[in-house]
Amino acid sequence: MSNNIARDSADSGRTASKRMITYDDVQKVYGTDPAEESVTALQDIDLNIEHGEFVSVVGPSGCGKSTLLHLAAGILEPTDGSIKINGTSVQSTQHQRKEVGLVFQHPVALEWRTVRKNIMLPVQILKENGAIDGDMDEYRERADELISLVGLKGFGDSYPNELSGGMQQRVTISQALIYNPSVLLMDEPFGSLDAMTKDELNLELLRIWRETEKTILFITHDLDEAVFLSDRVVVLSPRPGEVVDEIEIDLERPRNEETRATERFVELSTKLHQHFKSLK
Ligand SMILES: Nc1ncnc2c1ncn2[C@@H]1O[C@H](COP(=O)(O)OP(=O)(O)OP(=O)(O)O)[C@@H](O)[C@H]1O
Repeated sequence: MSNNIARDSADSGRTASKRMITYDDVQKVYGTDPAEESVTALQDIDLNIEHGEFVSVVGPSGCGKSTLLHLAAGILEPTDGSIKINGTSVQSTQHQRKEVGLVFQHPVALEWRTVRKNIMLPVQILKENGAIDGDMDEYRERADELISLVGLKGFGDSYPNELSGGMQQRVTISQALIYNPSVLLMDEPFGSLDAMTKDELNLELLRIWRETEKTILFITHDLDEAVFLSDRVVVLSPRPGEVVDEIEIDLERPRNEETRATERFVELSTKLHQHFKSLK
């Protein structure tokens, strides 16, 4: 690829091992006001995610997975400890919001804007907040590259209601990539899709990850999805969430439809399912 996306990837180089996301002794308590009942969502979280790594987080419902992700996004503040992205504390004024792209379960496309204009939306918001400067034409060009990258060629002028759920989620992924963040934080991005669309988008996400060399922190309830996608699966305990296991996923890459049928996939998936059962 001779476009900006490929150039950005070539510059970043996955081989150089570098900490991209660091949780250092993090605790998160909701309701710290003495008048409220407090909930300790997370405690003693020490976790390092390397540059270019794909890490999934799984754990029982309510164990603090989304909280973990929202802390890295800077949407929530830790009660204790610190979270760094690329060496800079997420709470500090030096932290650049554009380092991080967010993808949630439900598409966030505005129905009155075309696909292209929806992809440009985060740039417009960050520009108005003064968080980015520079040439909007560069981003328009990038929006067109992303439309191709995520498989939406020919749909740039379509409106969200003309797209399937899976296609809308492709728009959301493009929105998250528009300002070329180093990190993608994804909270159950395919959780509301049917099984076939989910499998298809899993493959697409792996291709996009390979081509753009982002660091991905991925939350899911689906243990097989976690095994299929990840370099490493982090298991949280029931609330208060603590890291109780980290499973290296040594399946060959690139992964494809056949990967799920391999002996190693079945072994890893069984191990994770058994581990999960023992948590309850
Ligand atoms: N704003 C809040 N105020 C009080 N408690 C909260 C708040 N947000 C989350 N919690 C509680 O913190 C705990 C962790 O929530 P979180 O959403 O991070 O878990 P989760 O693992 O993502 O859940 P799920 O798997 O059901 O999506 C839960 O018990 C939840 O009820």
